[in-house]
Amino acid sequence: MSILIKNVVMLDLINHEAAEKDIFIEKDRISQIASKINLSPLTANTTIIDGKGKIALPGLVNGHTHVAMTLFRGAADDLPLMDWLNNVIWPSESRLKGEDVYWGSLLGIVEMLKSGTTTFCDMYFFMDEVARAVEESGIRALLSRGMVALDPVNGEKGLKESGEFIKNWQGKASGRITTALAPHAPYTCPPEFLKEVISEAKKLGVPIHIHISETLDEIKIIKEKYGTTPVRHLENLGLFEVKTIGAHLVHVDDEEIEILKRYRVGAIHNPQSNMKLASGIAPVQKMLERGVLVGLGTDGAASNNDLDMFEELRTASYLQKVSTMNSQALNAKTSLEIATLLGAKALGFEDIGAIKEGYKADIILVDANETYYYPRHNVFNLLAYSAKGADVETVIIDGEIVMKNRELTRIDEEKIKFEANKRGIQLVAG
Ligand SMILES: CSC[C@H]1O[C@@H](n2cnc3c(O)ncnc32)[C@H](O)[C@@H]1O
Ligand SMILES: [Zn+2]
Repeated sequence: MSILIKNVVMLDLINHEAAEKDIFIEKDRISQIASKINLSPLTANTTIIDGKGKIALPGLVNGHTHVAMTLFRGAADDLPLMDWLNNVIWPSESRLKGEDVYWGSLLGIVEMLKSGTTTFCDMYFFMDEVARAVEESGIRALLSRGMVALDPVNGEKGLKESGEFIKNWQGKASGRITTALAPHAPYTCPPEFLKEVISEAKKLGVPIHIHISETLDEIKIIKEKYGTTPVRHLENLGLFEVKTIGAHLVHVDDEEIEILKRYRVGAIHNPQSNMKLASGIAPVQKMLERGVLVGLGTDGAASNNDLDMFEELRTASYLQKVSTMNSQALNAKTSLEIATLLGAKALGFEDIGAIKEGYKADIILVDANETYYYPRHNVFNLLAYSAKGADVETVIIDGEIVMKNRELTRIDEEKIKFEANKRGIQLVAG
């Protein structure tokens, strides 16, 4: 199958240019980008998309979420993290069944596709169900079974299920699914357990996805238990010898930033969740200046409360500006980069996150006809500071059109909303 997108304004985040282009996609990859592409008779069987008036950009990369938590959206608001987890979320999650996670995941995937996310990185329970939702919907995902090891039996169960999940799903859905090991956090996973995870990750050749240094409560707990900070604690255990995707990293000092850079840890910033749970403000501008691989995520929809990466990247930018009192902090191009190319690198992907020949064909087309796209002074600024997820009109993933004119081609949005609503309400009611 091939697709030709004609006369589209293409955002080039590598050369920092926006110009009108034709983009040719063959199978799952971008094969040619040029001012004009004329099809030969051999490529005549091609879907042509008229890109006039639209902007093409790489699909957005949601670097940290718990997609099925859409089921708990709006059910536990205005609480700090530990209270939120211990008193509302974990009791509700204990009632989860596989089918709930399947429908909750589909609900989140619909929301992500419709707002331009083409890849997400997830940590949750019943991951076979999340993987099934990914396979059916056409999205790309890096999936991991979250492990809480507060009691050793739970830890071992998590590790066993994670191994099975990785064996069953790594590379599935034509390569759209990749996998990781996910110890939940240093405060829920003791050192002996983390050492087992590190050795398993090395054996299986998968990355580690973990929450790190999210709140001051966490810093206090880890300091009291291990006499140091979470980042140093994990470094001492050898965790960063494995490719690590660290969510949050809100409370980190200069030396810890250096450690993150040295080990090429993917530091996933989740500004809306950090603001809503009153966790703090991550020093993202400083991390970027020091060369840390920064990505962007929404976290789950119960702490955000949506999965719209356009909103997230704007929040990230404004939050850095106001917290550093520097209007140039996390500028338009950089905030788009952490949501695309840099975010992809933070997760360990080398061929997604940019519209570039040879890269995977994960492309979104934004209909730029609303008032807030005029005048066209600067397309980067318009996309970072004015665009809305709802303006995404077409989504292509792995060379396949999965949304056209805002209609999803593979999955039934109305049925998903109905099922997820029913299950979410039952779960929270108890
Ligand atoms: C073990 S699966 C993932 C686990 O994480 C919980 N969770 C959701 N958001 C956060 C967050 O911001 N910090 C820590 N833990 C979080 C989720 O409810 C699952 O239990
Ligand atoms: Zn999280």
